Amino acid sequence: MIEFEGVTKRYPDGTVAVDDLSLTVETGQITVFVGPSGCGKTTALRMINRMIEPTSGRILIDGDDITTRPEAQLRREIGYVIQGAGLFPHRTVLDNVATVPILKGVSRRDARSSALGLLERVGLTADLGDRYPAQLSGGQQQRVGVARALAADPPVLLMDEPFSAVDPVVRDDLQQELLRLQGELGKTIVLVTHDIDEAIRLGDKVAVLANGARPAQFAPPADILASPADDFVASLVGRDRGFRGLSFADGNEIPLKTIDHGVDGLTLEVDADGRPLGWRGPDGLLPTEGSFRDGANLRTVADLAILSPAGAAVRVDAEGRADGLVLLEDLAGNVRSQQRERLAALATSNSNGEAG
Ligand SMILES: Nc1ncnc2c1ncn2[C@@H]1O[C@H](COP(=O)(O)OP(=O)(O)OP(=O)(O)O)[C@@H](O)[C@H]1O
Repeated sequence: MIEFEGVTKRYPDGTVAVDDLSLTVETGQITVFVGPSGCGKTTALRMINRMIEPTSGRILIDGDDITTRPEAQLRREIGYVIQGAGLFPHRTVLDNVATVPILKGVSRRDARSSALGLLERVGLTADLGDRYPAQLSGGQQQRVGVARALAADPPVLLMDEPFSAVDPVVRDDLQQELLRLQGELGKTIVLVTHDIDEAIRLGDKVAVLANGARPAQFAPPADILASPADDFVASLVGRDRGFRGLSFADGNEIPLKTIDHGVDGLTLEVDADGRPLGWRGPDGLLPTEGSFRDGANLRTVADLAILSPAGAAVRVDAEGRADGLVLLEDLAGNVRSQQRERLAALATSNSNGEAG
């Protein structure tokens, strides 16, 4: 757990970058600081590993004031990933990743062999280990940056705009990879971004920060989408928040129709193994436009139902056999009741004074 207690940072020129910030980052979760340029995100982040010292207030990690720990020890316990990866240009990829373990006393041989394992973990092939950073793509460099931060196996990982220097496709890939890794590792991650979509996708909790790193809202992304705390948050979240919020709703709660349920003169045709082939009707065979599996979110299911010529999303089992249909008209009632439950829960926690 990382606690900011009334933390203020005033730079020598008088700029108050962080103004009396109090906030708790939970262990084993991804907490995202998001907000407009200059609102104080990076300053708040860098105070956690003492790259920047607060003017007043304190930061505690697992109950200990960080100023009581030697800076060098603190930095070893806290991984740090920055935009553009910040790799050592004159060291090979493998040596970049192995550097901190070697500094910590691990033998060169062992450090390099675990570095190889880490490269694989972040989705890179071992043959890239002998290259220099300039010989990699931006996305690959970023992956090396993550591998390097993980090499010391720190319980805490700070990530400052880690994916903003890469194109949207690579960015999507890296975000997915981070979520996968986090599923295995369960680190305490604080990630800074100015991109609300990235915040919503990655954060277990998102702190929407206004100038002076003042938290306008600090809540799980689904709550921010369902009920922005004020106009500032609403404008940052932007349009389509209802639709985007469906990503956090369970797609398995909707009643399934059996696959022989005809819709508007269309029936689902399957092959000998039961895999969907398309919708058979007067115009021949029309495409199903994909299918979903157990665990899909409501956004995926709704998207499939909208795209389907029958207005029905096809569910398949682990072997790809069609085992049910979700009709567009059945979605509406489910969306309505999930939203009502969410808002009622938020209203209750607000009236208990728990919401931030
Ligand atoms: N060394 C410094 N001296 C004076 N002012 C600074 C210094 N570093 C940052 N600032 C100011 O503090 C405020 C917060 O900066 P910070 O870098 O923390 O914001 P940010 O939210 O991370 O911004 P961005 O998204 O643009 O990186 C800004 O007004 C910035 O100009």
